Amino acid sequence: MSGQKITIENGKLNVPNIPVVPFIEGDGTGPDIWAASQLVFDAAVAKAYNGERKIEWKEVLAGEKAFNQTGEWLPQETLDVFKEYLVGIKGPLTTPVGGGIRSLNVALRQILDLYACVRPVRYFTGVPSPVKKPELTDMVIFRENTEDIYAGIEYLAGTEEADKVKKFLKEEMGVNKIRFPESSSIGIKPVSVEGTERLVRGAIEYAILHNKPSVTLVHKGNIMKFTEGKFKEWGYELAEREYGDKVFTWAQYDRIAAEQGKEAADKAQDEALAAGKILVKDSIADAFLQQILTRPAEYSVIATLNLNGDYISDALAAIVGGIGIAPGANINYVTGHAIFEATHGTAPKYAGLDKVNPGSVILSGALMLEHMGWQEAADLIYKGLETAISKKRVTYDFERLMEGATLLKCSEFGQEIVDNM
Ligand SMILES: NC(=O)C1=CN([C@@H]2O[C@H](COP(=O)(O)OP(=O)(O)OC[C@H]3O[C@@H](n4cnc5c(N)ncnc54)[C@H](OP(=O)(O)O)[C@@H]3O)[C@@H](O)[C@H]2O)C=CC1
Ligand SMILES: O=C(O)CCC(=O)C(=O)O
Ligand SMILES: [Mg+2]
Repeated sequence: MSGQKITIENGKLNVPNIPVVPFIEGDGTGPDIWAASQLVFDAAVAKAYNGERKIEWKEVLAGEKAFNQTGEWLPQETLDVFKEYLVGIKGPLTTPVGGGIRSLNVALRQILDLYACVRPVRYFTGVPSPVKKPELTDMVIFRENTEDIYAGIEYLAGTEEADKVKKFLKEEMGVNKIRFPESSSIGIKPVSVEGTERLVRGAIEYAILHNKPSVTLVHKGNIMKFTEGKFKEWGYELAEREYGDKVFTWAQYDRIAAEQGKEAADKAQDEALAAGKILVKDSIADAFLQQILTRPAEYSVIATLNLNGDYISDALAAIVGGIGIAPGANINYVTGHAIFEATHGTAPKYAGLDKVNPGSVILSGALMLEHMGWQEAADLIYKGLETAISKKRVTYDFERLMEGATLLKCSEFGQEIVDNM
């Protein structure tokens, strides 16, 4: 039998026994990682369902491979296939710094409107970590994926466009505090009510579904008041309006404290939490980045803007053992479109060496299998990975920090996971 499409009906995925799943191999270390990952996915699915289910992989092109074969970095056909087949997975794609093409990763998220970048951060026993108690870190980042300064609306210093924007700011908006107006590039930071609400909704839904104690809105709203500050406010408003019976917010706390005093607010919060409500709170981004090191147990689901989410993702990944095992998903919960991908990039200095840790893409694939409802296959991947780590048979990134470990290549680590399923 040949493969069929995954479809969505009333917000629920229909997954056939042989779904067609598009994949992008990726640039740099992408091909090494993909080879190891596909081996693991196929073995897990075959073992979990005794051959009754199978993924039919469909390669689509993006990045250097696409450019070399088609002259385009992100061919329309690739976008069409992701649109048609709903659920896909990708390796990392290179983005040059300072000039050249804009990020293909960001373009995919924007074009398919994959508004939630969901990156779970958990500790796997035995992974070498720079902190004393990495097991206290158990968070899921919901990073807004389509807005913010990350949208790439920028004008280069010295161009007519930049001069035009600066002229407008100066003459029509009365802006007089650009320090070096002649030589400034300008970037624009759009943050909307809709963009904020759908992201925060996704985070709260996740917290409800997975019994999480809190959702923290992370922002720099003291400085960027109408963008990051409004993200916080709109987030609280959405939480109270749509999930009033399921959450207690710090905005509520502040109102009660202002009207009835701090004691009453403490009591209201204690009662709400005792009744199983989710605490929706917020943290200013700089303080948050120190608290994930000093008080990680206080945070669970994190909802934040695009750039903050990018920084937080790598910082949290480091705490639980590094970017080699940091998975993620880009999801539109309304259309059902989803592309799973690692948090890390192409690690170009290791390209073609069969060296890096394929764990991030492998765990991204496990998230994809969970998303498809194939939990048994995902669980086999977790088991294989955990056992490989407990045997200290790992790639260079872990091996260099572990005592008595055996160094495996990227491909060997994939096989090790399969052998331990
Ligand atoms: N979603 C995407 O496709 C992303 C793409 N990128 C792009 O990737 C390119 C390279 O970016 P860069 O900033 O160097 O970040 P990378 O994440 O590619 O690499 C930074 C460092 O992280 C470690 N690392 C990365 N991947 C792995 C892995 N699989 N296993 C073990 N360690 C790993 C390595 O550390 P060490 O040196 O200590 O061994 C590496 O030098 C850029 O063009 C960037 O734009 C970046 C992020 C996401
Ligand atoms: O698109 C890129 O090149 C980088 C993106 C990135 O770092 C991320 O999404 O985490
Ligand atoms: Mg990043």
